Amino acid sequence: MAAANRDAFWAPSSKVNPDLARERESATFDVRELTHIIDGSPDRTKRRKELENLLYSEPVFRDVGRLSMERDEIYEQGVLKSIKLFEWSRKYKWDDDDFELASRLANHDISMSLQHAMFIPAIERLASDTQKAKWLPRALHYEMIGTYAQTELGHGTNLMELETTATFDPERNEFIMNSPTVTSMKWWPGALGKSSNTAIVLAQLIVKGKNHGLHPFLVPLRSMEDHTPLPGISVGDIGPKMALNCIDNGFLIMKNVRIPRENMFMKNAEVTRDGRFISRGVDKANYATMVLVRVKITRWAFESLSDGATTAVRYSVVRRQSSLKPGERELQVLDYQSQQYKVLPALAASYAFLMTNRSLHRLYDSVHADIMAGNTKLLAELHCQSSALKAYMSEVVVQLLELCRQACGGHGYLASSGIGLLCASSAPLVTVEGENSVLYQQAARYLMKQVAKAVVGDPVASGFQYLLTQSSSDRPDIRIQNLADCGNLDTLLQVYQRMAFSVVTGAARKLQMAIESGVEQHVAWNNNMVSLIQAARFYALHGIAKEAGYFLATPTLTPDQFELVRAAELQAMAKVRHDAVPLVDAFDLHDICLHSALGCYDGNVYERLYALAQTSSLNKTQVHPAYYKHIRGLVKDGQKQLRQQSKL
Ligand SMILES: CCCCCCCCCCCCCC(=O)SCCNC(=O)CCNC(=O)[C@H](O)C(C)(C)COP(=O)(O)OP(=O)(O)OC[C@H]1O[C@@H](n2cnc3c(N)ncnc32)[C@H](O)[C@@H]1OP(=O)(O)O
Ligand SMILES: Cc1cc2nc3c(=O)[nH]c(=O)nc-3n(C[C@H](O)[C@H](O)[C@H](O)COP(=O)(O)OP(=O)(O)OC[C@H]3O[C@@H](n4cnc5c(N)ncnc54)[C@H](O)[C@@H]3O)c2cc1C
Repeated sequence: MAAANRDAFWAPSSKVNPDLARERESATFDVRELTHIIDGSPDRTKRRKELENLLYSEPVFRDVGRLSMERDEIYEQGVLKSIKLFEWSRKYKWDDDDFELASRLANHDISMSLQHAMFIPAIERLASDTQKAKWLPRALHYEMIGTYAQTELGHGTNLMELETTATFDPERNEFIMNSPTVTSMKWWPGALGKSSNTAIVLAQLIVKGKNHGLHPFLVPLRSMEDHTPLPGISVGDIGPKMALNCIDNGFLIMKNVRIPRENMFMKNAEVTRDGRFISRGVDKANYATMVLVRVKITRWAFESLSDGATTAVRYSVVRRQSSLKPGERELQVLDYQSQQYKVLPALAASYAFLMTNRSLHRLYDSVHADIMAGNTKLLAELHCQSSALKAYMSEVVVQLLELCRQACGGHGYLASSGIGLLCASSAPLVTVEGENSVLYQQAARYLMKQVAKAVVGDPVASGFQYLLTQSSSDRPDIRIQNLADCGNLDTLLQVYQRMAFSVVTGAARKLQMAIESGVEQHVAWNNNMVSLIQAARFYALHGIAKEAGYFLATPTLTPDQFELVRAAELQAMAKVRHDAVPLVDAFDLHDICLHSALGCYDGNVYERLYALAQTSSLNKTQVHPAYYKHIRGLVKDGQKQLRQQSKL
């Protein structure tokens, strides 16, 4: 789309859809005040606006063309956006919050997103002080452009079976990096294919023939002069994906690549000059970067879901379709209860996920500070919480975004709705940084340990006190006798704790019985995996309604109480429906960030759909070249055959 049209496209229109305007006039709260809470404070709102002005004054961030771009163009645009952010970050000395916020405003359409998402954090967490002094300036000044290369073609989940090797050569005081098999090539790391010149490579450390397990190594990939791959390095892009195609996820094969001994990350372990292996701190400390990204993913879950909810809610009040009574005006589709049931859970979950991410981030910050000071006592609890919440929130986001897309009817299937791309971009969150089934089991493993402690009356971790309170014989009955009780958060918390207690201890009992019957531990675990994963999953009324089975099959709710919860859920939806537009307006998403013809602030959906249709590459010419090449011949033949038939 030409620059002028593009600017016109994004300019907020003074003409606001009347239905949307009316919804805003009837807000029952101060939207701006809620925006400050969502941003974290009025200052953070102000900061966000400053960054919006900075980014959206740059043509590359305003582009509407991305809907019909070739992959190379998408990648190059993503590189350009990365470099803009890097230059501003260096020039204005952004902190991590500013960089994360700017990436979000750019829709994470950043080819080299791993630089700040993993490469720099890994150096900060896994390098010795000497190595940090050497490598951090080179990473922060973007001489080193990096990735985090752990996953291989043959293994992503099971880190113990990763095959890349780093063999110590005492003669030359070096490590020799190798990809010994086709399945050992690194596969998937972001920005590995074409952008990065350096990688953090996770490899099995071999010293004097002994394997000392998985350790991180800094491996130069490409010349700092002309970006050509260094000797022994074969690297490239793994091909187009469902979305996130600005990122050059790549492959890496190493054949006898030599790196200095000092290139092994040495905060948690080292190999001395004379070939002695020394381990320091907990061996899982090298997994620290993955925990950080799992926490980030809970933030991305909120961002994606609030985008989807904003588009679906605004479109659902603009779209009028069918009438309840013949002859009456067509209804705003959000007035259909079924539409509320599709769209409002995404709105509710957005707010719940925002608060959950904040709480998890506080836990992360405090435990990370402890770990940096050598105290790893809470690492296991952080691992459990980050694993369970990353898995649960990414799973729910994928489900609810698809419902938001469905709620937008045919137009939700257009790229210009933005919501299809949102579904496709969020889809990998259930896989990256630990596939969900695997992470749920990590949480379940920790839960089973807490149950074992609770059973013998030992103290349990802070988040699991319900295992003690709910097990006591004098625990109070669940007080749900009317609709008002269903709005009492303490009561709902008690319902969840009661159900969780039953499901978690039930899973533990099944596991224990299997083991006592003589089944081996790992077989028993696999045979009870679904129960264990369920034990690791669970939000308020909608969560109860959606998971009815677990609340009714355990001594938690009676059928009458469950019916009250269902009625309260529908009543709550009708209430939320009244404020649905102000609640999504409070996310205060700039139209460029939302990138959706259906979700734009002014609600002029039809004009924008039509304007974006003009950008379709098929509309470059009135008659497409395919007519002259193929269709014309078909029509002429048809005419000829009809003439011949008419003579018969
Ligand atoms: C829409 C917005 C889009 C935004 C952009 C999108 C970009 C997308 C890209 C984003 C970038 C994507 C980038 C990427 O994708 S990077 C690649 C991510 N890969 C993974 O996450 C691999 C997943 N696998 C594992 O983590 C391990 O293999 C597991 C955990 C499965 C097993 O582990 P392991 O094989 O060792 O065996 P074990 O289970 O006996 O565990 C042994 C003990 O260790 C403890 N333990 C385990 N792990 C941790 C831990 N982390 N911190 C602390 N402790 C931990 C554990 O509790 C146990 O403790 P205990 O019970 O013995 O006491
Ligand atoms: C968009 C994207 C970006 C990525 N970026 C990076 C990156 O920057 N760096 C990097 O190192 N990696 C990256 N990855 C790789 C990602 O971390 C892996 O895909 C992920 O860890 C899962 O591993 P896998 O794909 O090998 O699946 P596998 O581990 O082979 O699992 C396949 C399926 O088997 C089942 N399964 C496997 N193990 C178990 C189990 N123990 N219990 C029950 N079920 C199980 C699950 O259903 C799982 O989905 C990225 C992936 C994607 C999609």
